[in-house]
Amino acid sequence: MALYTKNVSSYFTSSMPSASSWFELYAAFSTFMMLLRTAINDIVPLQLRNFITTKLESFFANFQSGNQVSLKIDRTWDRNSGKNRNELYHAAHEYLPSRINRTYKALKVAKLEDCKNLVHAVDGNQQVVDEFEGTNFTWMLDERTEKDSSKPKYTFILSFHEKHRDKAIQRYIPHVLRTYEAMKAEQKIVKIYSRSCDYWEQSELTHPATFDTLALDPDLKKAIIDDLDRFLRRKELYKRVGKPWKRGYLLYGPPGTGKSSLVAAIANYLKFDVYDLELNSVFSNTDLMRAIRNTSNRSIIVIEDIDCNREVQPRSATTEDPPDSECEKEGMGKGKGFTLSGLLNYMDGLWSSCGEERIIVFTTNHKERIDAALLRPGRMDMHINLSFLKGKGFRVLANNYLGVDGDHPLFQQIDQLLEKTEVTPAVVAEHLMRYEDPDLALEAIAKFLTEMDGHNQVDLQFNTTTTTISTQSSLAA
Ligand SMILES: Nc1ncnc2c1ncn2[C@@H]1O[C@H](COP(=O)(O)OP(=O)(O)OP(=O)(O)O)[C@@H](O)[C@H]1O
Repeated sequence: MALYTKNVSSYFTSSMPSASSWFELYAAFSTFMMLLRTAINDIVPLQLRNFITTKLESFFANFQSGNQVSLKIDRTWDRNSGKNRNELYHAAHEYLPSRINRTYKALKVAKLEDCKNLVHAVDGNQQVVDEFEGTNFTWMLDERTEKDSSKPKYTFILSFHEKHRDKAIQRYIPHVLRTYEAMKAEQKIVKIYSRSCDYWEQSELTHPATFDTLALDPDLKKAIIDDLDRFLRRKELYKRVGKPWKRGYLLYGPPGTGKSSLVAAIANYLKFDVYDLELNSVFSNTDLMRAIRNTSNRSIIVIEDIDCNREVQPRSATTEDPPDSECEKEGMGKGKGFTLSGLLNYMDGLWSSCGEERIIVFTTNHKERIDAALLRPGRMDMHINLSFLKGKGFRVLANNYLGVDGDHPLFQQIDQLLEKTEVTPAVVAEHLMRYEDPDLALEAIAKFLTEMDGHNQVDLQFNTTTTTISTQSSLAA
């Protein structure tokens, strides 16, 4: 302090303070502030310091509120064609809990049956302050229920000083979106969405299929993986040639040959979410557009059993057919319906209107019944035939179910029998499940195939106790 007093007095007594006097004054002041800060940290408890800081911040914020700018980020975005998923809302929802700082007071936490990890979300009406490049961005989740609806409406309000408008739009919001994408990739939790009314309801994709566990011809497997890798690598090329960055696969083959398992394997390989679109839940072309537009990037849209969805009848409510679902009650069933060929003709429009990094998959047990418009060159990029089990695929099942990794004396006989019979991987897998001993299991398979060969017929229901494999829930399994 003596030094400080001396310097201050010398400053006032001399008419022209020298540069060294200024420097000494600055050094003395810095030392004093450091000592003061250390003393405060030692004496004042952390909670009290945080409390004072928060109060000071909100006190000054009150003075500045006239200069505050607010952005409203609704869960959906209204377009002429209906409500579209707002990716920024979902990004904020995931990003904010990871940015808890001292002004954050409450967090909603839950453990859901179908999720491995805890899920958390920002609690309504709590402020979350996120510091980015030295600027505070304040978030608030607003929850309100409108008069004519029973469901609450959620909106994020993002506020900041008006002088940071450019920074918010050009750097901060892109940073939130980028972080969200990186978090999704890092968490590696693949989600499956199914449609409920006009919302997609999510749960975790627990289907364990991977390319390693799929009983497929190795060349076909490699061709699919190469195609997926090429697709991911080619973002710039798609842009350059003016094509939407999307890929379409048609999976066809008898029931139980692994179409749903292949979709799950692709999702687990790419870490893409799956949107399981049942056309029976779609009411009109507009509704279909809305459903597809509300899917996120890096996703797979699956339309299963496309041949069974030949025609979706108009769903206008009649007295014989009163609206029974929430959707119909809300007036969504008043569309004119659509035909499959209408859907297919619509495909090109869908491609170009639903964002990027999408894969669309149609599955069918009867390729021959599919509208020629879907099979037309250029519509689906790859037609993948999933067929009956052969020797190489059987090796994968033997490894999956019995742990037989190398060779086995019965393999040669089984290979020959598989060449002559038409049996699906699902049937063989079901058979293998019944045994623990690999030798007994392989003997039983050889016997079963010999009998099939003797009857020279496809016998998918070879045993009445065989579990029926549900195609409805096959993806979510
Ligand atoms: N190629 C395969 N590789 C490994 N397992 C398979 C394969 N195909 C079928 N399975 C087994 O059979 C079950 C049913 O297969 P999956 O549902 O994938 O067949 P699908 O072709 O989609 O049938 P559907 O046409 O009836 O929907 C799977 O859960 C899996 O256990």
